[in-house]
Amino acid sequence: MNREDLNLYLVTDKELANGKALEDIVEEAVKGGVSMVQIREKEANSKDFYQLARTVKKVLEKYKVPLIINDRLDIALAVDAEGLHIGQSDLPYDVARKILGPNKIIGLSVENIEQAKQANQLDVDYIGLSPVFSTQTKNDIAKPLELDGVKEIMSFSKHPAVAIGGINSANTADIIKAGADGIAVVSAIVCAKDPCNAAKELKEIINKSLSLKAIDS
Ligand SMILES: Cc1ncc(COP(=O)(O)OP(=O)(O)O)c(N)n1
Ligand SMILES: Cc1nc(C(=O)O)sc1CCOP(=O)(O)O
Ligand SMILES: [Mg+2]
Repeated sequence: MNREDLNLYLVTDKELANGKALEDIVEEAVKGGVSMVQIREKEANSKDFYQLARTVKKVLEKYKVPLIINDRLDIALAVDAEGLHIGQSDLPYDVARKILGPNKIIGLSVENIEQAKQANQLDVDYIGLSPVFSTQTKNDIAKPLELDGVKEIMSFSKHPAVAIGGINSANTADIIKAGADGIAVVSAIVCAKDPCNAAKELKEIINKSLSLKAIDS
């Protein structure tokens, strides 16, 4: 995985797609600059999840954008996804790595400083800073890290990191400035009238913020 793959990370939620085909939203978003896609479908049964993942994988292959599966190691294996995202209550990292092997991407959510320190002991490919702000999209979120939490974790984490939760065009620049490598969004793209334009707008802010960070360092 390249660090840049985390710049603009789309996480799906079919429930929020307003009847639009998720694969169409994904393709439009990728055209607008999305660099990684996670299929996260909490309500889908195994068959629907698998079929959606296969369909989205075909789209992403055209653009060489990595596909990550949320929670479900079996689906990641079944569709030969590029990776798996796990949280603190999901399958343990070591088990996932043993089964997926060294070449797949594994992302791990960290919800506080202690978990970020523990993640430094693991060879995860990236961490998800969960959540940076509060959000309506997920019910069971931890206490938001806010920008200070992002700054603190990025001061010692050895892993690339993507922030998630309540992110939109108004707060993206601050998150990149705080040290994250990128942002992961659901509603800012899935609920947008024009997912391509929504992604473009976010990507421009990210690129600008990353250039400013490079000049400062
Ligand atoms: C990029 C990214 N970061 C964090 C999460 C949250 O994962 P988790 O804590 O396992 O919660 P669920 O998404 O499974 O509800 C994520 N999915 N992606
Ligand atoms: C999938 C997910 N995980 C979170 C976490 O904190 O672990 S917050 C979240 C949903 C993010 O949606 P939105 O971009 O619409 O706020
Ligand atoms: Mg999970």
